[in-house]
Amino acid sequence: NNPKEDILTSCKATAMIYNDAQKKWLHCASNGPAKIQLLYSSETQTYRIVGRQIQDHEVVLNHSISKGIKYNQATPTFHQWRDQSSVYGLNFSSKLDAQEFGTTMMKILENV
Ligand SMILES: CC(=O)N[C@@H](Cc1ccccc1Cl)C(=O)N1CCC[C@]12C=C[C@@H]1CC[C@@H](C(=O)N[C@@H]3C(=O)N4[C@@H](C=C[C@H]3C)CC[C@H]4C(=O)O)N1C2=O
Repeated sequence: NNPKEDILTSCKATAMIYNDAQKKWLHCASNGPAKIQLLYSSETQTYRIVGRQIQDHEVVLNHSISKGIKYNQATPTFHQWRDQSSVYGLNFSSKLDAQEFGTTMMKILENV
């Protein structure tokens, strides 16, 4: 963990990635939910999303949040976004987590 990164929000969700060829969602990892964090680096003035499996700390999501990201709050507990190459989804454990995450993500997308 880069010490200069601020944790903007942290929640529990299952990270998913859409397989366009098979037209289906795949879990980024096999075992359960991950801790998903939105981080801000004051050093580089960039934001990123990081997801680590709660069970074994495996990193399942780790990418910068750039201007081009399109974010969609598809349901009260499932949000998805696409960048140039992939489509990701988060199945949140609670509507509150989803709301908090979505609000933070929308604020970030106004600033990148
Ligand atoms: C213009 C654009 O990019 N549109 C994208 C969406 C988008 C819009 C705007 C900005 C960014 C993005 Cl990303 C699009 O439509 N996409 C992105 C890839 C997939 C999809 C295309 C088709 C399928 C049809 C069904 C639907 C879907 O996946 N719904 C979910 C669902 O079936 N599941 C997930 C949960 C709940 C549901 C909500 C959990 C697991 C599975 C399940 O419930 O078992 N789809 C999509 O969302």
